[in-house]
Amino acid sequence: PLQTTTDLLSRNGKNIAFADYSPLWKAHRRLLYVTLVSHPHSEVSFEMLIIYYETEKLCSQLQETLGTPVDLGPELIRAITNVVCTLVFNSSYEKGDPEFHMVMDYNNGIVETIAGGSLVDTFPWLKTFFFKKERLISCITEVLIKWESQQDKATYHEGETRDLLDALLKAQHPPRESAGAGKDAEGISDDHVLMTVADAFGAGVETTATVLRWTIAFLLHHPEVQQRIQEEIDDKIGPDRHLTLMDRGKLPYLESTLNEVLRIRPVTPLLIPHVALEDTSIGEYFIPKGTRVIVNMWSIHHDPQEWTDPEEFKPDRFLDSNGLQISLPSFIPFGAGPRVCVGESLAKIELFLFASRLLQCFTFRNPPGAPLPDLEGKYGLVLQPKEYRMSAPCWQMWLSVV
Ligand code: HEM
Repeated sequence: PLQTTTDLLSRNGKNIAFADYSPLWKAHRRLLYVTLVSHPHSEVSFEMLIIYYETEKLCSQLQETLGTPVDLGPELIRAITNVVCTLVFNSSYEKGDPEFHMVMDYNNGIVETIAGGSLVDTFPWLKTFFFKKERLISCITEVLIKWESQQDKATYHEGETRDLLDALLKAQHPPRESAGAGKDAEGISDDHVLMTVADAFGAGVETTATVLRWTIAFLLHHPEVQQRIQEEIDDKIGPDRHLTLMDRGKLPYLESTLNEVLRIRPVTPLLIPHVALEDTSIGEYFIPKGTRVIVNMWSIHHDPQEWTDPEEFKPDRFLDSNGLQISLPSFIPFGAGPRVCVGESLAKIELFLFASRLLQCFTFRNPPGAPLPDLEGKYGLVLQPKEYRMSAPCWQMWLSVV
């Protein structure tokens, strides 16, 4: 029988990687990594300031609803888009900004293109159905992103790195004296720059916002979990102080709840299709070079041999008897091996700071008489919850105004 997939990925990770979309993939991945994970462990990093700012804006908007039922989805998407936009383009958008709708349109285009491509990768016979739409969307996407890229190129100053796009442009044209620096970068075309930017949007917005939407949906179903998180925050942080990343270790129940959400509703239940780059094996099975390998993360996260009551929402499974967090080998929400999610650190920072601040200020309630959110979800490339409304009375008298 097959070993757990975690096991096989860690043993065979060297041989099973994504299909290599570009020969410059390594340089491309490293640049993304350097920009996204620049200071993951320091107390106040650039990412943290952006996230603080967006969290405060979101809290102010929620406070303005005065507890009337709302669908928080669009505002969450805008907040997370702004985080990625600031990291990538050094720009962000206020509510109602017409340019934001354009950014959303091309973000949706990217997500749909990736989703279409992913289904074709998984089931090649679907190509006939997806081909035209896929091409159309990717053309629109490229044109729009090119426009954004040109804007940035026009304002780019050598030596200054404001965002991911600057880092990419710098890598495209390294100064002559930095010997060796240009080796990976040689031949980084405009298309590589565009696709790297598209990756950050396609992979970084929908995923994180979706996890936050699932989190609120599960908390509406489990008010006792929400109450325990709030008691933990009250006890360890208090009602006013801003949380920093140093507080993560102090809130193990919140962290376990986020983990349980990532387990029970994995954002990409089939990861992204991989390809065996050379002959290899999985357990007793021979895998010839070129075979598509689909990792069924849903099955790993719901395997009754690995998890007690896998269909039940139990954050405690991630805590030991002393209430400390434990890591479980069959928990792989960000994938594993050489092509593990490159935005994992950023995503974890976002999830922690958004969730903790929202729960420090608000209590999420199901609107009286309304059905609880559907927990089945709808599957594209990303498994999303269906739209739902909730009310959020603010239990903090004062919120900082931004
Ligand atoms: C909670 C949020 C997120 C989850 C659950 C998530 C999950 C994943 C998963 C499962 C994969 C595929 C790994 C595999 O097939 O082995 C992936 C890949 C990827 N993710 Fe994420 N991700 C999240 C957020 C982000 C963010 C914020 C970014 C960047 C802004 C990002 C960038 C990427 C990229 C670029 C890849 C492709 C990596 C490669 O091809 O080497 N992700 N992610």
